[in-house]
Formats: sequence, C-alpha cells, structure tokens
Amino acid sequence: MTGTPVLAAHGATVTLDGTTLLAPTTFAVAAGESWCVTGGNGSGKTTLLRAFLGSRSLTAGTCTVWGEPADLTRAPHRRSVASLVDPVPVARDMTLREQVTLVAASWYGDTPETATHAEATLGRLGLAPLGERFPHQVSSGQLQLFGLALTLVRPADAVLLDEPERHLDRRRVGLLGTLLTERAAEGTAFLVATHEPALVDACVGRVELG
Ligand SMILES: Nc1ncnc2c1ncn2[C@@H]1O[C@H](COP(=O)(O)OP(=O)(O)OP(=O)(O)O)[C@@H](O)[C@H]1O
Repeated sequence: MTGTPVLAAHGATVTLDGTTLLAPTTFAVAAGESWCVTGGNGSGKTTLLRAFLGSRSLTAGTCTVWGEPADLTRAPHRRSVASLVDPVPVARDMTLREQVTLVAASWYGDTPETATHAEATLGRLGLAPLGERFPHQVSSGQLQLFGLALTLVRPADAVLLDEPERHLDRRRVGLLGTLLTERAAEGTAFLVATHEPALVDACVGRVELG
C-alpha cells in the first residue's frame, strides 16, 4: 500500500477488568477498498468498529483514520467516518424521505445536491416507494435499509457497518454487496463486520478475529 491508509489498526487491543474484548489486531484499509471483519460471536468485531468510531478506547495499540487517532471529539474525524454500528436515531414523526433528506441537507446544504443524493440513495436501496411512510409503518428489513440510507446518503472517506445484513433477504444482501462495491470504486473505504458469506465475497480484504 502506498500513502496513508484511510483506516489502520496497529496492535489494537481492548481489555476490561482482565477480560479481552479485542485481541491485538493489525491491518490497513486503503481508499477504495472494502474489508470485512469476521469471527464468532464475542470475538470483538463490534469493539473494533467502535474503536475506529472513537467510542471505545483502546488499552494498547492504535486505530487511526487518515493517520490520526480515532477521536469523536475531532470534527475532521466525524466528517471522515460514517457508520451504522450503534442504532441510528430515528424520528417517529418524520417520513423516511424527510429524514434521509434532512441528513443529506446537513452535508450538502440548500443546494440541488441535497435532493439528488437523497432520492438516489432512497432509489438505490429500493425505498423510494416507501418514502412517505413513517418508521413504524415499515418492516424490520425495510427499517434496516432505512438505517443504511441514513448512513450512505452522506459523504464519507470511511464507512463502518456492523452486521448490515440484519433482517435482509438474499436479494437485498446482494444489493448491499453491489452498493458497497460501487461506493468503494468511488474511493470510499469500508470496514464491515459480518457473518454473511455474500458480503465477505464482496470485500477485497478480511480481518479474522478470534
Ligand atoms: N461493556 C462490556 N463489558 C464487558 N465485556 C464486554 C462489554 N462489551 C462487550 N464485551 C465483551 O467483549 C467481547 C467482544 O464483544 P463484541 O460485541 O465486540 O463481539 P462481536 O464479535 O461483535 O460479537 P457478535 O458477533 O456476537 O456481535 C465479548 O466477549 C463481549 O462479551
């Protein structure tokens, strides 16, 4: 790899009261690469993603974004990283379209790009026909696609996804793999914790934990 990787872990380790949450882990993800994180239940996948988010402190080693420590308090870090790791806040009284548009507007402002990105994301995830519904009026899988829409509608150098296949049928998992490949081709780095072979196949690199 030449240049600074978007995401890099060097001996990243998390222990808590003598328990190992994440064993020492080292790898690097370049711009435009999608990597998966695999391993059994409790092997540390979510812990690793949270370390890159900056919401879980390491006890040894480093997790960096563009060579800087992952730190939620730094605005450049928050600008670089989009994530669907912990549940995204959802407004009960706004439609899916309004919420996706609101997130787009927070990045693209009062420009035509806001509607363009919102509609493209809703369309790509098959949510356009459900745009006028409220969150309680869609299924679990559709709610998962909505969470992905809120994550993917914004620009990001790196996208962290924790088991994005949750509640999705085979066709939607395939769609997600395609989306990942397309967005990576535009330069975004992906780190995806998954138990889904189709998503592993869509990735160019793999970190096996446990
Ligand atoms: N707050 C906590 N206190 C103590 N142990 C924790 C805490 N959070 C997680 N753990 C432990 O850390 C380990 C790693 O958890 P983590 O959620 O990262 O695993 P995972 O690989 O994402 O698992 P899964 O596939 O089940 O989602 C587990 O053994 C878990 O029990």
